[in-house]
Amino acid sequence: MASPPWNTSEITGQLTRGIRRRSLLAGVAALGAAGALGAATGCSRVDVSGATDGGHLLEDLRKKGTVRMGIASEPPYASINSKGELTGEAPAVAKTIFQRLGIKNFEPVPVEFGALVPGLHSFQYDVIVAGMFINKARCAAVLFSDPDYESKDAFLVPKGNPHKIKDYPDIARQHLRMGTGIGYAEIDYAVGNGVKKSTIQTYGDQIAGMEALEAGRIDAFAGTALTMIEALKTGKHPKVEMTSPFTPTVDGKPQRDGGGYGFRIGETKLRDAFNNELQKMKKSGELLRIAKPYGFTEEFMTDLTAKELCKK
Ligand SMILES: CC1=N[C@H](C(=O)O)[C@@H](O)CN1
Repeated sequence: MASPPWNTSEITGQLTRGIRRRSLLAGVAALGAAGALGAATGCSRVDVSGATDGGHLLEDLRKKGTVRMGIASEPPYASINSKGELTGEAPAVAKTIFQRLGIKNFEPVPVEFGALVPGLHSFQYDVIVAGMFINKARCAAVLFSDPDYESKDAFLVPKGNPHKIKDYPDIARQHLRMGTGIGYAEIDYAVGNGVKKSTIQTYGDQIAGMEALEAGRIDAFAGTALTMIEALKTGKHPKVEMTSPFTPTVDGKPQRDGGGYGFRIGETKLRDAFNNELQKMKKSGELLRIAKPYGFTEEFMTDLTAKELCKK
């Protein structure tokens, strides 16, 4: 169960550790945007002003020695494994970078995907580490690193794919019942292709989605292709299969999706330092080496930037 998105004592703690009032106000202002994003990804642009001096979080984290990572339960991006340990591609990359920035300890804070942005702005953690797609609506509330991967979408469907679903228009045309995760970008893709929002059912994660499919409550569950591959690996849902990965199209425009790491608006010093290390890892091939054990092959590596994704 996700904890509530704000925590007064944590905010007070941040203040005494030197986070400036302006940053806090920016965080509180951003809650409106973040709340809207938590409920649905399709909010219109919101004005969120952050610290104008680049922020102090990098210094604070170095002093503290620990960075708190907001994660959602979504292998292979980030999750807590059966031993209770933080695992996944995003924490593996983020840990490497934070170590290079002088921060050696990591504390996961698991929440539902839809609670990631509100949790960031209410100081539950310092950074979103969940492979979150970068898009215009989210960039109004979150300061993103460049993406470290790109991915197509796919559906989980009942074995044999009885409705022959390949893309979102197939769902809309046949008036099918789609499921996806709370706050997922896939909600907008479905709605953008004519699926009625009121027919989309949201679940905490892919496992819950597969249960719903097997129980006949939905006809398809949408998410990233990597998520689906990983969900099926559990082998516990023999009546479910995955469709071929595809690039969603909205208003005739193909949606190339890249996911990255999210910081509070105004924390540009930390984001820039993080980005700098990420770029070096991309160039040297280290990023692919770190991501590969989690199923990220060469085709998931990306030349997209946060700047261009924030416009889409
Ligand atoms: C890694 C990920 N990306 C999509 C998103 O950012 O909305 C959703 O599919 C949820 N998970």
